[in-house]
Amino acid sequence: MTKVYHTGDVDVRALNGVSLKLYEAEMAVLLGPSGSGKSTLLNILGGLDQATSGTVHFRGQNLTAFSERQLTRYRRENVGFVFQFYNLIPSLTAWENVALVTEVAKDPMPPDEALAMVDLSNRMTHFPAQLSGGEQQRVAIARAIAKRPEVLLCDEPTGALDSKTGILVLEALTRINEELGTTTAIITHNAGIQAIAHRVISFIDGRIAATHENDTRIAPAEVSW
Ligand SMILES: Nc1ncnc2c1ncn2[C@@H]1O[C@H](COP(=O)(O)OP(=O)(O)OP(=O)(O)O)[C@@H](O)[C@H]1O
Repeated sequence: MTKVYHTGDVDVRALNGVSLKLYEAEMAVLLGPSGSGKSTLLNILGGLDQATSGTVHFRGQNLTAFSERQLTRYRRENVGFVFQFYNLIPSLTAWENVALVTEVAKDPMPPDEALAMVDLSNRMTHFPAQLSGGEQQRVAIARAIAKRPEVLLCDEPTGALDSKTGILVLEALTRINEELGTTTAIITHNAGIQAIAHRVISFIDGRIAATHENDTRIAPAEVSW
């Protein structure tokens, strides 16, 4: 796959011949310097952006041939997104932020269950301003998984967090991956996080420079920040 952004007279080749398979129920960490194309790839995998050339398949379906309507359905039913900033609605409680999504999903988990998975059963009636950064991110994760997506795409989910709260977020992601079998891709700048993954995919200049399978993984609590 390639992705070229045209801005003014300048062409930026954000992805330059990337070929990658993500396997069902795997946890993959995408590492690489700033500007190496990680977010671009994640956005294309999630149906938020389109490749310039090449194809993307999800369980045998060619996403690249999808109409806008089919893409919207794919995003809504199959993909959960988690970003560096939590994008919660400030006037809604944690429970309500999750419920907003479960109202439009086909077979959602009850918001209570999604919040319990991220260990926030005791914060359901709090508003975002009454939650720490790590807690807000866990609400965002509960919101992303409440529709039971097959794929969870996380772009710098711990980027704005200190090590202690970041570890709680990684614990939530690991638990979801193990208990729900959700295929999970995590972009990070923090090389320490790669040891929690099944597989590490390293990017340089819009290309995959290396992939590495971890024979042994460490628990999030052991990640050195
Ligand atoms: N919408 C856009 N329009 C123009 N250029 C873009 C756009 N999005 C990304 N780029 C460029 O594409 C390249 C890859 O960006 P991308 O965000 O995918 O990298 P990244 O590895 O995720 O970086 P970071 O870790 O800093 O988020 C960069 O040079 C960036 O400036």
